[in-house]
Amino acid sequence: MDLVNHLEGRLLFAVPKKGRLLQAALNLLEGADIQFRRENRLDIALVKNLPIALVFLPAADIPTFVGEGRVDLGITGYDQVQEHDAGVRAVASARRQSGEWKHGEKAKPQGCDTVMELGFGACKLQVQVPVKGEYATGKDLIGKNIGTSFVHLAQEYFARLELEQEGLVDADASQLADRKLKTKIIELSGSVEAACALGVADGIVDLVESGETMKAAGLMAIDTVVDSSAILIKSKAPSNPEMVELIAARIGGVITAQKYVLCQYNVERTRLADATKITPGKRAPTVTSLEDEGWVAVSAMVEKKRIATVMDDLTTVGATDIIVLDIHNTRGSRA
Ligand SMILES: Nc1ncnc2c1ncn2[C@@H]1O[C@H](COP(=O)(O)OP(=O)(O)OP(=O)(O)O)[C@@H](O)[C@H]1O
Ligand SMILES: O=P(O)(O)OC[C@H]1O[C@H](OP(=O)(O)OP(=O)(O)O)[C@H](O)[C@@H]1O
Repeated sequence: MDLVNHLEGRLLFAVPKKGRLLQAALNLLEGADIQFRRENRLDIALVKNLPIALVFLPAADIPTFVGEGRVDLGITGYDQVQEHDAGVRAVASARRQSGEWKHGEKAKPQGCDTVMELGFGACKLQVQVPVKGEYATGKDLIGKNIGTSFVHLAQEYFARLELEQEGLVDADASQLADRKLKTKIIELSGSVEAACALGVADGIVDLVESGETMKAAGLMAIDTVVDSSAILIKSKAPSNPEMVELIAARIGGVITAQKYVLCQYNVERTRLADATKITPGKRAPTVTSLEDEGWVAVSAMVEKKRIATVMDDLTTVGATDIIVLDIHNTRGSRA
Protein backbone atom coordinates (compact mmCIF):
# COMPACT_ATOMS: atom_id res chain seq x y z
CA MET A 1 0.00 0.00 0.00
CA ASP A 2 1.25 3.47 -0.83
CA LEU A 3 0.93 4.92 2.67
CA VAL A 4 1.84 8.46 1.73
CA ASN A 5 -1.31 8.69 -0.42
CA HIS A 6 -3.44 7.63 2.54
CA LEU A 7 -2.38 10.51 4.76
CA GLU A 8 -5.02 12.92 3.47
CA GLY A 9 -7.40 13.95 6.24
CA ARG A 10 -5.33 12.27 8.96
CA LEU A 11 -3.79 14.01 11.93
CA LEU A 12 -0.02 13.46 11.86
CA PHE A 13 1.48 12.39 15.18
CA ALA A 14 5.31 12.12 15.50
CA VAL A 15 6.79 9.44 17.77
CA PRO A 16 10.53 8.88 18.48
CA LYS A 17 11.72 6.19 16.08
CA LYS A 18 14.39 4.79 18.47
CA GLY A 19 16.26 5.50 21.65
CA ARG A 20 15.29 6.17 25.23
CA LEU A 21 11.79 7.52 24.62
CA LEU A 22 10.53 4.93 22.13
CA GLN A 23 9.20 2.18 24.42
CA ALA A 24 7.51 4.50 26.92
CA ALA A 25 5.90 6.42 24.03
CA LEU A 26 4.57 3.15 22.54
CA ASN A 27 3.17 2.14 25.96
CA LEU A 28 1.37 5.47 26.15
CA LEU A 29 -0.15 4.99 22.68
CA GLU A 30 -1.32 1.51 23.66
CA GLY A 31 -2.88 2.85 26.88
CA ALA A 32 -4.68 5.52 24.82
CA ASP A 33 -6.01 2.77 22.48
CA ILE A 34 -4.24 4.16 19.44
CA GLN A 35 -4.05 0.97 17.36
CA PHE A 36 -1.58 0.58 14.52
CA ARG A 37 0.74 -1.89 12.85
CA ARG A 38 4.14 -0.63 11.84
CA GLU A 39 5.40 -2.37 8.72
CA ASN A 40 9.02 -3.39 8.83
CA ARG A 41 11.29 -0.43 8.02
CA LEU A 42 8.40 1.96 7.37
CA ASP A 43 8.40 5.21 9.30
CA ILE A 44 4.70 5.88 8.77
CA ALA A 45 1.87 3.82 10.28
CA LEU A 46 -1.85 4.41 9.76
CA VAL A 47 -3.91 4.19 12.96
CA LYS A 48 -6.70 1.64 12.49
CA ASN A 49 -9.34 3.08 14.81
CA LEU A 50 -8.78 6.86 14.46
CA PRO A 51 -8.05 9.27 11.57
CA ILE A 52 -4.40 9.55 12.61
CA ALA A 53 -1.08 8.56 11.04
CA LEU A 54 1.97 8.00 13.22
CA VAL A 55 5.29 9.23 11.86
CA PHE A 56 8.40 7.73 13.42
CA LEU A 57 11.16 10.36 13.51
CA PRO A 58 14.39 10.98 15.46
CA ALA A 59 13.52 12.66 18.78
CA ALA A 60 15.80 15.56 17.82
CA ASP A 61 13.86 16.28 14.61
CA ILE A 62 10.35 16.18 16.06
CA PRO A 63 10.33 19.83 17.26
CA THR A 64 11.25 20.93 13.70
CA PHE A 65 8.40 19.00 12.06
CA VAL A 66 5.87 20.13 14.69
CA GLY A 67 7.27 23.67 14.88
CA GLU A 68 6.92 24.13 11.14
CA GLY A 69 3.38 22.75 11.26
CA ARG A 70 4.23 19.74 9.04
CA VAL A 71 3.16 17.40 11.83
CA ASP A 72 0.33 18.19 14.28
CA LEU A 73 1.44 16.40 17.46
CA GLY A 74 4.67 14.92 18.73
CA ILE A 75 6.33 13.17 21.64
CA THR A 76 9.90 14.22 22.36
CA GLY A 77 12.20 15.47 25.13
CA TYR A 78 11.86 19.00 26.52
CA ASP A 79 15.64 19.27 25.95
CA GLN A 80 15.10 18.71 22.22
CA VAL A 81 12.45 21.44 22.05
CA GLN A 82 14.79 23.84 23.86
CA GLU A 83 17.67 22.95 21.51
CA HIS A 84 15.44 23.48 18.48
CA ASP A 85 14.24 26.86 19.75
CA ALA A 86 17.83 27.94 20.44
CA GLY A 87 18.68 26.85 16.87
CA VAL A 88 15.86 29.01 15.48
CA ARG A 89 17.24 31.98 17.45
CA ALA A 90 20.75 31.29 16.07
CA VAL A 91 19.47 31.27 12.47
CA ALA A 92 17.55 34.51 13.03
CA SER A 93 20.68 36.06 14.55
CA ALA A 94 22.84 35.01 11.58
CA ARG A 95 20.30 36.53 9.18
CA ARG A 96 20.15 39.75 11.20
CA GLN A 97 23.92 40.05 11.27
CA SER A 98 24.37 39.33 7.58
CA GLY A 99 21.81 42.01 6.72
CA GLU A 100 19.50 39.41 5.16
CA TRP A 101 16.85 40.23 7.77
CA LYS A 102 14.82 43.06 6.34
CA HIS A 103 13.79 45.93 8.58
CA GLY A 104 10.29 45.34 9.93
CA GLU A 105 10.24 41.71 8.77
CA LYS A 106 8.28 39.50 11.15
CA ALA A 107 9.69 36.12 12.23
CA LYS A 108 7.82 33.12 10.72
CA PRO A 109 5.28 31.79 13.25
CA GLN A 110 7.46 28.84 14.22
CA GLY A 111 7.60 26.87 17.40
CA CYS A 112 5.33 24.47 19.16
CA ASP A 113 3.13 24.47 22.26
CA THR A 114 3.60 22.05 25.13
CA VAL A 115 0.42 20.08 25.76
CA MET A 116 1.61 18.12 28.81
CA GLU A 117 4.50 16.43 30.54
CA LEU A 118 4.41 12.70 30.04
CA GLY A 119 6.07 11.44 33.22
CA PHE A 120 9.02 9.57 31.66
CA GLY A 121 12.40 10.36 30.08
CA ALA A 122 13.56 12.47 33.02
CA CYS A 123 17.17 13.59 32.62
CA LYS A 124 19.32 16.71 32.92
CA LEU A 125 21.49 18.38 30.32
CA GLN A 126 24.62 19.08 32.34
CA VAL A 127 28.01 20.69 31.99
CA GLN A 128 30.58 18.02 32.84
CA VAL A 129 34.33 18.13 33.42
CA PRO A 130 36.99 15.56 34.34
CA VAL A 131 36.88 14.72 38.06
CA LYS A 132 40.65 14.99 38.21
CA GLY A 133 40.90 18.37 36.55
CA GLU A 134 41.22 22.07 37.11
CA TYR A 135 37.62 23.17 36.32
CA ALA A 136 35.05 23.69 39.05
CA THR A 137 32.45 26.07 37.53
CA GLY A 138 31.04 26.84 34.10
CA LYS A 139 33.03 30.10 34.04
CA ASP A 140 36.30 28.13 34.27
CA LEU A 141 35.46 26.71 30.83
CA ILE A 142 35.17 30.07 29.07
CA GLY A 143 37.53 30.06 26.08
CA LYS A 144 37.92 26.26 26.24
CA ASN A 145 36.73 23.45 23.94
CA ILE A 146 33.27 22.04 24.68
CA GLY A 147 31.97 18.82 23.11
CA THR A 148 28.20 18.42 22.76
CA SER A 149 25.25 17.34 20.59
CA PHE A 150 23.30 20.32 21.98
CA VAL A 151 25.31 22.98 20.17
CA HIS A 152 22.74 25.78 20.34
CA LEU A 153 21.98 25.38 24.04
CA ALA A 154 25.71 25.14 24.77
CA GLN A 155 26.27 28.29 22.67
CA GLU A 156 23.64 30.22 24.66
CA TYR A 157 24.91 28.84 27.99
CA PHE A 158 28.47 30.04 27.33
CA ALA A 159 27.26 33.28 25.74
CA ARG A 160 25.47 34.07 29.03
CA LEU A 161 28.61 33.30 31.08
CA GLU A 162 30.86 35.33 28.78
CA LEU A 163 28.50 38.31 28.82
CA GLU A 164 28.20 38.11 32.61
CA GLN A 165 31.98 38.11 32.87
CA GLU A 166 32.00 41.31 30.80
CA GLY A 167 29.45 42.88 33.15
CA LEU A 168 26.23 42.30 31.20
CA VAL A 169 23.83 40.39 33.42
CA ASP A 170 20.30 39.43 32.28
CA ALA A 171 21.17 39.35 28.56
CA ASP A 172 18.07 38.67 26.46
CA ALA A 173 17.67 35.78 24.02
CA SER A 174 18.81 37.72 20.96
CA GLN A 175 21.89 39.09 22.75
CA LEU A 176 22.81 35.51 23.63
CA ALA A 177 22.25 34.32 20.06
CA ASP A 178 24.26 37.26 18.63
CA ARG A 179 27.29 36.62 20.80
CA LYS A 180 30.51 35.68 19.00
CA LEU A 181 31.84 33.14 21.48
CA LYS A 182 35.37 32.89 22.84
CA THR A 183 34.44 29.36 23.89
CA LYS A 184 34.67 26.75 21.12
CA ILE A 185 31.60 24.53 20.77
CA ILE A 186 32.43 21.24 19.04
CA GLU A 187 29.45 19.35 17.62
CA LEU A 188 29.48 15.62 18.37
CA SER A 189 26.69 13.24 17.44
CA GLY A 190 27.13 10.58 20.14
CA SER A 191 29.44 9.11 22.79
CA VAL A 192 30.06 12.69 23.89
CA GLU A 193 31.35 11.47 27.25
CA ALA A 194 34.52 10.16 25.53
CA ALA A 195 35.53 13.63 24.28
CA CYS A 196 37.51 14.77 27.33
CA ALA A 197 39.49 11.54 27.74
CA LEU A 198 40.34 11.60 24.03
CA GLY A 199 41.57 15.19 24.19
CA VAL A 200 38.89 16.63 21.90
CA ALA A 201 37.25 18.72 24.62
CA ASP A 202 37.99 20.27 28.01
CA GLY A 203 34.39 19.85 29.09
CA ILE A 204 31.13 18.52 27.67
CA VAL A 205 27.43 19.35 27.74
CA ASP A 206 25.50 16.07 27.77
CA LEU A 207 22.49 14.30 29.23
CA VAL A 208 22.64 12.65 32.63
CA GLU A 209 20.05 10.39 34.18
CA SER A 210 21.53 7.86 36.62
CA GLY A 211 25.01 9.40 36.28
CA GLU A 212 26.52 5.99 35.39
CA THR A 213 27.84 7.12 31.97
CA MET A 214 29.35 10.27 33.47
CA LYS A 215 30.98 8.35 36.32
CA ALA A 216 32.37 5.65 34.04
CA ALA A 217 33.97 8.37 31.88
CA GLY A 218 35.62 9.98 34.94
CA LEU A 219 33.46 13.11 34.69
CA MET A 220 31.44 15.16 37.18
CA ALA A 221 28.62 17.64 36.66
CA ILE A 222 29.30 21.28 37.52
CA ASP A 223 26.09 22.90 36.23
CA THR A 224 22.68 22.11 34.75
CA VAL A 225 21.59 23.69 31.47
CA VAL A 226 18.13 22.12 31.16
CA ASP A 227 15.98 19.88 33.37
CA SER A 228 14.14 17.65 30.93
CA SER A 229 11.46 15.00 30.61
CA ALA A 230 9.32 13.75 27.74
CA ILE A 231 6.52 16.07 26.63
CA LEU A 232 3.60 16.05 24.22
CA ILE A 233 3.86 19.00 21.83
CA LYS A 234 1.44 20.36 19.26
CA SER A 235 1.83 22.71 16.35
CA LYS A 236 0.52 26.26 16.65
CA ALA A 237 -2.16 25.57 14.04
CA PRO A 238 -3.04 21.84 14.08
CA SER A 239 -5.02 20.46 11.12
CA ASN A 240 -7.71 19.03 13.39
CA PRO A 241 -7.86 20.74 16.83
CA GLU A 242 -10.70 18.47 18.06
CA MET A 243 -8.61 15.38 17.36
CA VAL A 244 -5.64 16.97 19.18
CA GLU A 245 -7.93 17.53 22.19
CA LEU A 246 -9.15 13.94 22.07
CA ILE A 247 -5.63 12.50 21.95
CA ALA A 248 -4.49 14.85 24.73
CA ALA A 249 -7.45 13.79 26.92
CA ARG A 250 -6.72 10.10 26.31
CA ILE A 251 -3.01 10.44 27.01
CA GLY A 252 -3.71 12.62 30.08
CA GLY A 253 -6.03 9.88 31.36
CA VAL A 254 -3.37 7.20 30.94
CA ILE A 255 -0.75 9.32 32.73
CA THR A 256 -3.08 10.01 35.66
CA ALA A 257 -3.87 6.30 35.89
CA GLN A 258 -0.14 5.49 35.97
CA LYS A 259 0.52 8.09 38.63
CA TYR A 260 -2.34 7.41 41.05
CA VAL A 261 -3.92 4.52 42.93
CA LEU A 262 -7.37 4.38 44.49
CA CYS A 263 -7.29 4.11 48.28
CA GLN A 264 -10.41 2.91 50.12
CA TYR A 265 -10.91 2.54 53.86
CA ASN A 266 -13.44 2.71 56.69
CA VAL A 267 -13.14 5.20 59.52
CA GLU A 268 -15.22 6.43 62.45
CA ARG A 269 -17.08 9.60 61.53
CA THR A 270 -15.39 11.39 64.46
CA ARG A 271 -11.99 10.75 62.85
CA LEU A 272 -13.12 11.58 59.30
CA ALA A 273 -11.58 15.07 59.24
CA ASP A 274 -8.16 13.67 60.29
CA ALA A 275 -8.37 10.91 57.71
CA THR A 276 -9.38 13.11 54.79
CA LYS A 277 -6.52 15.47 55.58
CA ILE A 278 -4.28 12.51 54.76
CA THR A 279 -6.28 11.56 51.63
CA PRO A 280 -7.76 14.78 50.24
CA GLY A 281 -8.13 13.12 46.81
CA LYS A 282 -7.53 14.93 43.53
CA ARG A 283 -10.61 17.11 43.94
CA ALA A 284 -12.27 15.70 47.09
CA PRO A 285 -12.60 12.22 48.62
CA THR A 286 -15.85 10.26 48.16
CA VAL A 287 -17.44 9.62 51.55
CA THR A 288 -20.26 7.05 51.91
CA SER A 289 -22.25 6.20 55.06
CA LEU A 290 -22.04 2.63 56.33
CA GLU A 291 -24.85 0.53 57.85
CA ASP A 292 -22.83 0.68 61.05
CA GLU A 293 -23.88 4.10 62.46
CA GLY A 294 -20.93 6.31 63.22
CA TRP A 295 -18.68 4.80 60.51
CA VAL A 296 -18.06 5.94 56.93
CA ALA A 297 -16.29 4.48 53.90
CA VAL A 298 -13.82 6.77 52.12
CA SER A 299 -12.41 6.45 48.64
CA ALA A 300 -9.72 8.80 47.26
CA MET A 301 -7.03 8.93 44.60
CA VAL A 302 -3.51 8.98 46.07
CA GLU A 303 -0.18 9.45 44.31
CA LYS A 304 1.44 6.03 43.93
CA LYS A 305 4.74 7.20 45.33
CA ARG A 306 3.06 8.38 48.59
CA ILE A 307 0.81 5.38 49.19
CA ALA A 308 2.93 3.54 51.82
CA THR A 309 3.19 6.64 54.04
CA VAL A 310 -0.50 7.41 53.50
CA MET A 311 -1.45 3.89 54.69
CA ASP A 312 0.78 4.28 57.77
CA ASP A 313 -0.82 7.64 58.60
CA LEU A 314 -4.37 6.33 58.02
CA THR A 315 -3.71 3.47 60.43
CA THR A 316 -2.51 5.98 63.02
CA VAL A 317 -5.81 7.91 62.86
CA GLY A 318 -7.81 4.68 63.28
CA ALA A 319 -8.77 3.84 59.66
CA THR A 320 -9.52 0.14 59.08
CA ASP A 321 -9.95 -2.19 56.08
CA ILE A 322 -7.59 -0.05 54.00
CA ILE A 323 -7.32 -1.33 50.44
CA VAL A 324 -5.40 0.04 47.48
CA LEU A 325 -6.52 -0.53 43.90
CA ASP A 326 -4.71 0.08 40.63
CA ILE A 327 -6.42 2.50 38.25
CA HIS A 328 -6.60 1.20 34.69
CA ASN A 329 -7.57 4.47 32.99
CA THR A 330 -9.13 7.83 33.87
CA ARG A 331 -10.77 10.74 32.09
CA GLY A 332 -11.60 14.27 33.12
CA SER A 333 -8.68 14.70 35.54
CA ARG A 334 -5.28 15.55 34.15
CA ALA A 335 -2.06 14.56 35.88
N1 LIG B 1 19.76 8.55 29.92
C1 LIG B 1 18.59 9.05 29.65
N2 LIG B 1 17.59 8.93 30.50
C2 LIG B 1 16.38 9.44 30.24
N3 LIG B 1 16.07 10.11 29.13
C3 LIG B 1 17.03 10.26 28.26
C4 LIG B 1 18.32 9.74 28.46
N4 LIG B 1 19.06 10.02 27.41
C5 LIG B 1 18.24 10.70 26.58
N5 LIG B 1 17.03 10.85 27.08
C6 LIG B 1 15.87 11.53 26.48
O1 LIG B 1 15.61 10.89 25.25
C7 LIG B 1 15.78 11.80 24.18
C8 LIG B 1 16.37 11.07 23.01
O2 LIG B 1 17.65 10.63 23.37
P1 LIG B 1 18.29 9.32 22.73
O3 LIG B 1 19.72 9.25 23.17
O4 LIG B 1 17.43 8.17 23.02
O5 LIG B 1 18.16 9.74 21.22
P2 LIG B 1 18.34 9.01 19.91
O6 LIG B 1 17.20 9.39 19.04
O7 LIG B 1 18.61 7.54 20.13
O8 LIG B 1 19.59 9.78 19.40
P3 LIG B 1 21.12 9.42 19.38
O9 LIG B 1 21.26 8.63 18.14
O10 LIG B 1 21.74 10.78 19.34
O11 LIG B 1 21.42 8.66 20.66
C9 LIG B 1 16.68 12.89 24.74
O12 LIG B 1 16.53 14.09 24.06
C10 LIG B 1 16.19 12.99 26.17
O13 LIG B 1 15.02 13.76 26.23
O1 LIG C 1 23.20 9.04 33.26
P1 LIG C 1 22.95 7.80 32.48
O2 LIG C 1 21.81 6.99 33.04
O3 LIG C 1 24.18 6.97 32.33
O4 LIG C 1 22.46 8.22 31.02
C1 LIG C 1 23.16 9.17 30.26
C2 LIG C 1 23.48 8.68 28.89
O5 LIG C 1 22.27 8.38 28.20
C3 LIG C 1 22.27 9.04 26.94
O6 LIG C 1 22.92 8.31 25.97
P2 LIG C 1 22.40 6.97 25.33
O7 LIG C 1 22.72 5.81 26.22
O8 LIG C 1 20.94 7.11 24.99
O9 LIG C 1 23.25 6.82 24.03
P3 LIG C 1 24.03 7.88 23.12
O10 LIG C 1 25.29 8.25 23.86
O11 LIG C 1 24.29 7.13 21.86
O12 LIG C 1 23.09 9.04 22.92
C4 LIG C 1 23.12 10.30 27.20
O13 LIG C 1 23.64 10.84 26.01
C5 LIG C 1 24.19 9.79 28.14
O14 LIG C 1 25.29 9.28 27.46
